[in-house]
Amino acid sequence: MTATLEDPTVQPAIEHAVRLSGVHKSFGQGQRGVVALGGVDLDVAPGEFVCLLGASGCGKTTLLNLVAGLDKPSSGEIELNSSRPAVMFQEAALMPWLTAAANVELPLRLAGVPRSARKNHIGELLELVRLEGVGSKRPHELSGGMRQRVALARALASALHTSDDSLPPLLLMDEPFSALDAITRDVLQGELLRVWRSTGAAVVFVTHDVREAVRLGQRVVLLSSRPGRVVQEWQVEDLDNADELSTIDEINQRLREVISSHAAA
Ligand SMILES: Nc1ncnc2c1ncn2[C@@H]1O[C@H](COP(=O)(O)OP(=O)(O)OP(=O)(O)O)[C@@H](O)[C@H]1O
Repeated sequence: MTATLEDPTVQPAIEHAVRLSGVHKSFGQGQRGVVALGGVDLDVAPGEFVCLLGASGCGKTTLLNLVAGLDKPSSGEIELNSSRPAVMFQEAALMPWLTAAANVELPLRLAGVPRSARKNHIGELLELVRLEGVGSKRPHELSGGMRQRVALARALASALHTSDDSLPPLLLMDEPFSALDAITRDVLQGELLRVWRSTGAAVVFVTHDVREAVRLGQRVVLLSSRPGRVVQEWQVEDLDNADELSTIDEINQRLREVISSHAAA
């Protein structure tokens, strides 16, 4: 029998992991109020890697917080078709009294995942971020790069193993490598791409760094200066070297224009 659109057992394909439509966000009111986001429209497909670029203060973190459900938009819609979004920040924000393994385990515990499944997931995740053998160490015994690997494993635990498996995982990353030295950052960017390919998670990655955005993303989205809204997008997957360099130049130029238009306003 051929399934038809009317057949209630046929699940429609999920077109977006997250969709923002006309999202505004203001903080406070009157003269001292701040309009952080001024009507953001953005779709992220399941498994897509999107980098968000914009001037300092244009509302990138605000946007991630709204998608994460940590705050509510003043108006507009945010539609999620994903597992509960997992967030990774600039600082690893690990619990200092817990071992690396226990930090990764935390979201699983909170979600009520049974002990035996937790053990399996922790082993797999520590291996995925290449931290086998350091599960028993506490954060202060680890380097900055290792701490961010633990934070990545913890975010993956949350994205992959704490909710309905049929929904696509979504990872929100707020400048996760910006506090690291250049060599560690370069290694972790490569690791993140490997992890992204092997997990199929959709990623929204905030950065100030155009090179990082073009290296990591399939799509780069530029926000205007405050109030933030999408001004331009670039498909940046599979560029050859020459195209990658010219795209980086073009985005840098556009970013400078966005910043100077704000300064002149
Ligand atoms: N809780 C809050 N209360 C009041 N104002 C806020 C709050 N959160 C953010 N803002 C303001 O909203 C604007 C956007 O802030 P946000 O942190 O989202 O920008 P950003 O693009 O992430 O900046 P950066 O790149 O410097 O991290 C800023 O002017 C900020 O001061």
